[in-house]
Amino acid sequence: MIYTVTLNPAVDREMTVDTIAFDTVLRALEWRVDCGGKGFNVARMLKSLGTSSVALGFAAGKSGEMLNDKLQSLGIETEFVWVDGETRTNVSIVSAENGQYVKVNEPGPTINGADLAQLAQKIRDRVQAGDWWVLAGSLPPGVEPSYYTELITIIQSAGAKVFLDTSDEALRQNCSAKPLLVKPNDEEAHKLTGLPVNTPAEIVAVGMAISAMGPVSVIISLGKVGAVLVDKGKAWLATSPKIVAANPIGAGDSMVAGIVWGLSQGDSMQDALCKGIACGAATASQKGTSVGSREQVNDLLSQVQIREVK
Ligand SMILES: Nc1ncnc2c1ncn2[C@@H]1O[C@H](COP(=O)(O)OP(=O)(O)O)[C@@H](O)[C@H]1O
Ligand SMILES: O=P(O)(O)OC[C@H]1O[C@](O)(COP(=O)(O)O)[C@@H](O)[C@@H]1O
Repeated sequence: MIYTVTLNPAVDREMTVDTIAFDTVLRALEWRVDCGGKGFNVARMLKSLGTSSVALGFAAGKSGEMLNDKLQSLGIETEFVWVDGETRTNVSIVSAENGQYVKVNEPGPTINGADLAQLAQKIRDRVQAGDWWVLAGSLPPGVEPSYYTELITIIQSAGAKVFLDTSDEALRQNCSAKPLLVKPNDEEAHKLTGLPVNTPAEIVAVGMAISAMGPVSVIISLGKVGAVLVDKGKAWLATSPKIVAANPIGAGDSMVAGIVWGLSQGDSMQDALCKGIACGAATASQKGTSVGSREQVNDLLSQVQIREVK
């Protein structure tokens, strides 16, 4: 079974304006509200691929209920710890003129010690050898980076595999817990290592540096360019198919879904990465944080290319 853990889910509200400008009132031409949060996006992409998963995490208030209803209406099993306050809303303002955007993520509700213990127990109750666990997203107030370490230890000690898709301090402190995979984008990888990320050779060097911090495999996603994989001291560059881009938000989460989908079917990391690229590209061609369809993914997969970088 595949599980996703989202400590800080989000409602994603997107407004499209003509042009982004400051010190003036912008009028939305279009607006939409999506079920977001990194792990929940992974669960939605997996569903679109025809694969079941269980979504765990913290949820709060009316927004939390809305996310729960949405996931369940898609046929995704949920198991949340309900906390005080309100699940956050993240706002994106997108320019119709050139696709540039401004995105503001709220911090989310404060989680207390009892909530943390409850979620850890739910994970202990479910985890079994051979399962795949995606731990994804930022930490809400009250949650220290070491909480991810605790969860990774629970899951790995039971013989299950962990994908960690997070950023900043939570990523820095948990590489040493040796998750099977981390997937920063180029900006996150730069923040983590302080190294430049301007050329494929630089990205490979950054991947090697992150690999030395502990994860078994490292994938650095590069938006429309594709991604670099570093695995056991070797590196591969996978190029993304050309699409008409609509909204890149959630592409990384779809990529993670495609990778876990491939690996859970017995793919090599290279083949799984190609599936991840196709899923990321499919989602980037959708408006808002809608995910790509399986048909689209199959079509794009035939255009993904991967080669070893020596
Ligand atoms: N405009 C695009 N064209 C083609 N593929 C894309 C595009 N944007 C994203 N992707 C695909 O989705 C993957 C993840 O996107 P990226 O923006 O790097 O992740 P994140 O959302 O985590 O920042 C990329 O590696 C790429 O394969
Ligand atoms: O947990 P974080 O890092 O604040 O990110 C949450 C946001 O990331 C998203 O999951 C999109 O992530 P990606 O663009 O990295 O795939 C949004 O749905 C959500 O608003």
